[in-house]
This record gives sequence, structure tokens and C-alpha cells, in this order.
Amino acid sequence: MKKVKLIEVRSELGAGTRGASMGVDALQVACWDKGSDYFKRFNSVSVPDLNYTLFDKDLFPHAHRIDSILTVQKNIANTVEQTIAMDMFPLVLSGDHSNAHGTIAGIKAAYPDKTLGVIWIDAHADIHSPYTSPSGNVHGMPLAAALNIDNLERQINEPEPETIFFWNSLKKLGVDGPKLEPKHLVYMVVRDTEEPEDYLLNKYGIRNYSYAELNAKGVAEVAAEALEQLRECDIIYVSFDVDSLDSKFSKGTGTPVEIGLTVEQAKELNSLLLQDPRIVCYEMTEINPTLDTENTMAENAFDILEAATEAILHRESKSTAIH
Ligand SMILES: NC(=[NH2+])NCCC[C@H](N)C(=O)O
Ligand SMILES: [Mn+2]
Repeated sequence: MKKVKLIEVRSELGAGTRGASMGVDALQVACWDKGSDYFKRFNSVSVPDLNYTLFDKDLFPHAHRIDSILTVQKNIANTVEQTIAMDMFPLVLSGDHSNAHGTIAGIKAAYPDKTLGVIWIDAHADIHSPYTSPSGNVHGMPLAAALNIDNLERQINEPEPETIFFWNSLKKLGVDGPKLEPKHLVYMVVRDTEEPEDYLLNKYGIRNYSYAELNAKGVAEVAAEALEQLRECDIIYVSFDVDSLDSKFSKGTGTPVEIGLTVEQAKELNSLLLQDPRIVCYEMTEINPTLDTENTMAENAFDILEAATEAILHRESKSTAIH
């Protein structure tokens, strides 16, 4: 049976609001408070963060702190690649969603010849580039970096040469060239996008299961359809941003949005997806306890994390039973 390795990434450099670095620790507090032994059951490794640079002047208005973010992502990619090489399952607990690009780079470095699929459960499409981002926050950009897309057709910014240098280096992380194809990306409950993102979703026909569709069809049907859409993919990565939850459950996150998943739906969705043996990595991100009351977000997220982890372990034991 494959062992789960927890990869803790406290970097919050990609977020526009401070505090997501404490998300991992908030999950650990939730674990204690619920009397669970979760964090005792799995080995963990912590990827160095550069959050101390937040007090330095930011030199990149269209991709804030992209210089430090590149360093952090190199470390994430190496750690994920190494974890896979050791035949363990990397389960990433992360500060902000920009880190997910480092994860994808690590997966592709470990499996350069395999076709990767990504299931992105999020309120946001995170498919901006420094040329299109209205905020300049890099947590809105990980998928454009993975897809190797600048979206110059919808350019609204003139990034400085230094920004472009770091952006191009970021896109090359893991493998030089696209790590993912648009047809192998599936969104779940994305509902807060900007025009340059809508343009790309239409241009490439990227599938998004809206919350209305998920409710109408039911979680099981939507999970099965998404996995079926990725039938050409050898390996799949699932990225769970807690702002996919309805903002009534998710005050403790930097960019909450209404009309999203219930905690029960998120548990079921993650569990069903993670039963697929092609899933090689899972990430949970954007928990910000400084915006929360009574650690509610981390407590909800911890329940989802436990359910997701059970699915990974159950799946693995099933596959060993067959062999
Ligand atoms: N991972 C996230 N929470 N992303 C939020 C992105 C929000 C907005 N689209 C931006 O680019 O600034
Ligand atoms: Mn996100």
C-alpha cells in the first residue's frame, strides 16, 4: 500500500490578503480539538517558505513577489517529485493556491511522459497571467503557468521585463513547455471569473461544472463525468481550494464567494474523485484562520481532508488486494 506523505507549504506569497500561511497550523489545531490522530498517522515534510520577504518592497506590480514565489515553487516541485520517486502519495497542505503550480511541476517532473489531468475545485479559475491579472496576485495564475498560456489577446497590463523574466521561468518549472492541455483541465464550481479568464474558458472549451449543474445531477454523477472526460489521462491531480465552499461555510479564506459547495458535498466529491487509482496527488489550500471565527473553516476543511485521505488509503488497499 502506498504511504501518504504530508507536504506542508506555508507560503502565502501569492495571496492578496495576509494569513493563509497559518492554514496548515489551523488544520492541526482542528485535528487536536476533534481528538483525531490524523497528524500522527502520516510523516510530513515542510517546504521552506519565504513569507518573511512580505515585509520587503514588492518590485512586481503585475505579479506580486514572483521572484520569491519562483524559489518557493522550485522547492515544492522538488519535494513532490521526490515523494513520488519514493513511491509515496504526496498530499499537499498549502497556504495559497499559487503553490499548486509548483505541485503540478513536481508531478510532471516525476512523470514527464504521462498525460496529466487536473480537477480544479475552486470558486475561481486561477488562469490569469501577469498580462491579464487585475490584482497582480499570483494565486490567480497557477493554471495559466501550467498550461503555458499568456493570453495576450486579452492583455490589460504591461508587465516590466523583470516580471516577464520570472513569469517565463515559472512556466518552465518541471518541464519546459505546457504541463497540461486545456482539454485535460476540469473545473468544479468556478463562479467568480474576470473577462480575460472567460475568454480562455470559451476559447478552449474548458469544462466547468457549475454549482447548479452539480446540484441538478448530484455529486456522484458529476464526479463520474469528470473522470470519464479525463479518460485519456494516465495521471490526475485534484486541487481543492476551500473557497469552493459556499461563503457561509468559508469566512476563513481570502476570497470567499457565495453559492458554492456544502461541507457534505465537498466531502463526497473529494472522496469519490480520490477513489480513482489514477490520482497521484491531492492539494488543499487557502485556509486563512485570521479571517475566521472559532476556527470554523479549518474544522470543516479537516473533515473534508479526513474523508479525502480515507478515500486515498482505501483505493490503495483495494489496488494492492488485486495485485
Ligand atoms: N486562488 C484564489 N483564491 N484565487 C483568487 C483569484 C481572484 C482574482 N481572479 C484574481 O486574480 O485576483
Ligand atoms: Mn484558487
